[in-house]
Amino acid sequence: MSQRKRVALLGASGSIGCSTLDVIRENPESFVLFAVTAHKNLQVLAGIISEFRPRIAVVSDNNREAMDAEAFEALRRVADEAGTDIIQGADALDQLVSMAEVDVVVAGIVGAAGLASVFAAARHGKRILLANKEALVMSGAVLMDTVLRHGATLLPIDSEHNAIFQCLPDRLQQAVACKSALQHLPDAAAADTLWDGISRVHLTASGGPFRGRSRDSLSKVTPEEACKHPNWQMGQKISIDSASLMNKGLELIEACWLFDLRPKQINVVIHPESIIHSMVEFIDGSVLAQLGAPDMKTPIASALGWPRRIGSRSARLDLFALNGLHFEAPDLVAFPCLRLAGEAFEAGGAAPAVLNAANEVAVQAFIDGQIGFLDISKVIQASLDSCIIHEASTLEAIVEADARSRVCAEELVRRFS
Ligand SMILES: NC(=O)C1=CN([C@@H]2O[C@H](COP(=O)(O)OP(=O)(O)OC[C@H]3O[C@@H](n4cnc5c(N)ncnc54)[C@H](OP(=O)(O)O)[C@@H]3O)[C@@H](O)[C@H]2O)C=CC1
Ligand SMILES: CC(=O)[C@@H](O)[C@H](O)COP(=O)(O)O
Ligand SMILES: [Mn+2]
Repeated sequence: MSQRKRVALLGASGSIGCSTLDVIRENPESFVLFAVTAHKNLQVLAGIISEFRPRIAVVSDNNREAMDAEAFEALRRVADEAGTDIIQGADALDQLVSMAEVDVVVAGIVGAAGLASVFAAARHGKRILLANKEALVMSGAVLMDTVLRHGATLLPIDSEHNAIFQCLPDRLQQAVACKSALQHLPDAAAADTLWDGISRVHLTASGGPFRGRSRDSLSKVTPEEACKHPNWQMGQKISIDSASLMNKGLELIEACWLFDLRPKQINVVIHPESIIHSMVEFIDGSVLAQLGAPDMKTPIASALGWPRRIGSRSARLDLFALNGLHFEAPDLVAFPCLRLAGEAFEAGGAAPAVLNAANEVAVQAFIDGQIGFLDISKVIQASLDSCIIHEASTLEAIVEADARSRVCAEELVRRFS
């Protein structure tokens, strides 16, 4: 019988999807692509089906009227030929990750749309490779509890969090990935000192395409300019989040939940080269860092193989070609989103879900030309101020807070536009 791990790749048509496919392509003896999902991009999905012949493909968008009928027919033909079952609708995502045949779930859907499937995977005790940071930001405590109760394994593939994870001693890696092992460690956050002699974490940020610019100079920047990330090729939403530093804000919250930290234990440092992907500092003054060329195939391969190492065709680091490594403090006046995220985490309850939903609405409105770049943080701030922040101790409460925040943020967008 095959010992290959069967992978369900959520968001296969996106940037994380593309990097994951390449790692699987390089390791056919260890992994088989069991299932893939896409939302609107049927052409890319057809190409993936034709190459990998997965057992199942989900098209999560079920708005038949808006769908390109010809592209759907072409997809069906390719799927028939490959022996792939096509299932349509968002509910199919949850069914898919719950299947007994699935060993590994790569959560590469963007935004809150990925929340339910991450939970379904956790409830079924799967090994989850988490790229979808929004799911964790929205639901931190509830998701961590679900992972713990159902014996799931949660491995970060966001490059910074994967770097921090790689810098941890083996025993802590086990505790972070399999939350059940955490119970045997002291409550580090409460004790104000971190596990195993760790004193703090340095979370690196590129600074995005607008690093060094004043707030006033950003009033007229376009979505195209905001998407020109200096180092990474990524989807549109995360690229704009990087430009506003909201990506780092989301990552601050992500790190707090993954590694059981408080924001004050995390030093956000701008590192424009994106070569050091984050660092862990110990009480004896040692600082361990994970370095690599900015290429998501590296963290994805590291998590797919964990605790082993597997190969990938990621770009290699040429130390002699580097023009120095630089570090500076973030400018929280020009980029208030990072501050807003830290405050939302400290406020607790549904505040991070409100922050995330408002950001998603504001970023989409910026892409659609309804509001300016500087309005993104204004919509988020006003949403946090005007939304009543409830407790969020269940998935249902989080989903409700997300929905309310969207209504509130959409109203604010109308006022700003
Ligand atoms: N790209 C990167 O290097 C990194 C990304 N991440 C995180 O990974 C996630 C994915 O990012 P990225 O790959 O860049 O994004 P992309 O925009 O490139 O891809 C997003 C994927 O999600 C699918 N999708 C979009 N909307 C929905 C929906 N409503 N329901 C179901 N599926 C949907 C898309 O389908 P379709 O295209 O078919 O419409 C696509 O497959 C984000 O949370 C991001 O923050 C984290 C670290 C690095
Ligand atoms: C590749 C990755 O993990 C992204 O989150 C990336 O780090 C974004 O870069 P910024 O540091 O500019 O937000
Ligand atoms: Mn990242």
